[in-house]
Amino acid sequence: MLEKIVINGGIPLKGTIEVTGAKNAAVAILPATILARGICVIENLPRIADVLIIKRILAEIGAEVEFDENGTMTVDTTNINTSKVTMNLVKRMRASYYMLGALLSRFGDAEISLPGGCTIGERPIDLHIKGMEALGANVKTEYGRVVATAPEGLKGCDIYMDKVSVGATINIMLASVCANGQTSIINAAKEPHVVDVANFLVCMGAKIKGAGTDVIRIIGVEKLHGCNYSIIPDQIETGTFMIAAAATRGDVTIKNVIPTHMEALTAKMQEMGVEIHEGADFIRVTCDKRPRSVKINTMPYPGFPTDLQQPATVLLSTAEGTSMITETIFESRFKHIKEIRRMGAQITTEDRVAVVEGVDRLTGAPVSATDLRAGAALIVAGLMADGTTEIQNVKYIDRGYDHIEDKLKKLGADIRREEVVYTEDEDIF
Ligand SMILES: CC(=O)N[C@H]1[C@@H](OP(=O)(O)OP(=O)(O)OC[C@H]2O[C@@H](n3ccc(=O)[nH]c3=O)[C@H](O)[C@@H]2O)O[C@H](CO)[C@@H](O)[C@@H]1O
Ligand SMILES: C=C(OP(=O)(O)O)C(=O)O
Repeated sequence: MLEKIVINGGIPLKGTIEVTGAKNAAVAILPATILARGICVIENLPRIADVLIIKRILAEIGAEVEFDENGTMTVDTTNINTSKVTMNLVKRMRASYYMLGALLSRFGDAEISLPGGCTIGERPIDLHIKGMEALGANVKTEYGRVVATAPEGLKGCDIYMDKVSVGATINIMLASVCANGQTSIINAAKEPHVVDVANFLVCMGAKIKGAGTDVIRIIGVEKLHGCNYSIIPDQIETGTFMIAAAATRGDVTIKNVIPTHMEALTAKMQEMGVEIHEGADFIRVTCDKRPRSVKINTMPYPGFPTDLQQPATVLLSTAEGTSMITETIFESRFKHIKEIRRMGAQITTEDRVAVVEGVDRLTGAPVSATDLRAGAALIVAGLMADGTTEIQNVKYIDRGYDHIEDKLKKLGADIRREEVVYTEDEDIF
């Protein structure tokens, strides 16, 4: 069923909500359970499409999986009986690339379809492949599949990453935890989800030091075992709610968060004049006036996250003055701008730079999500705009946000989901 989100905007968000577990940690930790050859109990998982897809992939290759209403998944990977993951599901998400590292590590070979995910740039996986090759695997890409074999087993080595890559850092960790000897990942990604995956692997018996710094050292162990683990809160969901609170000139307390993960956004929002109050596990955001314009450059952690650039553009669309946003990570991550221009935003783009001339207000319009965070940005735009906004392509938003309408309704938003029904003149096929 095709769905749209309908928002009657202009209501300041007020109240308290909780964020769920991090998508980008969950989608790596679930494939990592393959290495346990036993039972893992993973808590605080978000109920989002990407998690449900990985659950199905795990079940298709022989794992026994149960996902309960409280966000706890029990995964028994004892009887996984194939190292091939080539079903169509794989192409529906980016993180299916983690199956490569996990299956190669467990079976000494792996075959996966090339991953999908948000179309925000080229997104090659050359660094993942180079990493597997450095560990001793032969890797071929043909017919839309990556085929890796390591008949002699994987051997630890030093791997220097040309670019900081979240996916390649985690995939190399997965491949090397049971390799023979020591692996060092130099110029590693430092995102909170990289650290969370390392902590999970350590819980399963891996020897990993330095996750969260530029150099991660891994000493291969013979085998890992099952464990119980709780996923960290979602940094990007937290950031989206922080931005929505300020964009609607509201007062929102976001609970179950790790405030240190939010420092880049918190600092930028304070520079905009937004009030932010932090406790041990909550952040309160208050804003009663137009924010000030700022400059944002997206950067790997601890820099400003590219995943929050799109919602932040919307917040700045009604700031006082001219803001400049430079997207340094993904070359096509400005697709949301065409849509928010329909709502009255004054933004020009050239290559990787967007210049945002703050306007007094946005007005509701029919718009369409082109990717996950573009969808989140349009929800923020709809919440702050006068009048009604209808957002098509909700499937992208469902990839990464758990019960987003329910959480926003709790904060007073007028938001609902409806089936898309085409009128006769729209229904041309
Ligand atoms: C499932 C997941 O965790 N997704 C996140 C992950 O994506 P993902 O793991 O795809 O992002 P990377 O950190 O790998 O990408 C960073 C940059 O490196 C490039 N690159 C990456 C790998 C490679 O082999 N070759 C290469 O050139 C990419 O095109 C991009 O320009 O990190 C991104 C950057 O924080 C986030 O936006 C995504 O939400
Ligand atoms: C780009 C994202 O996701 P993915 O890498 O899974 O496409 C995201 O979470 O913003």
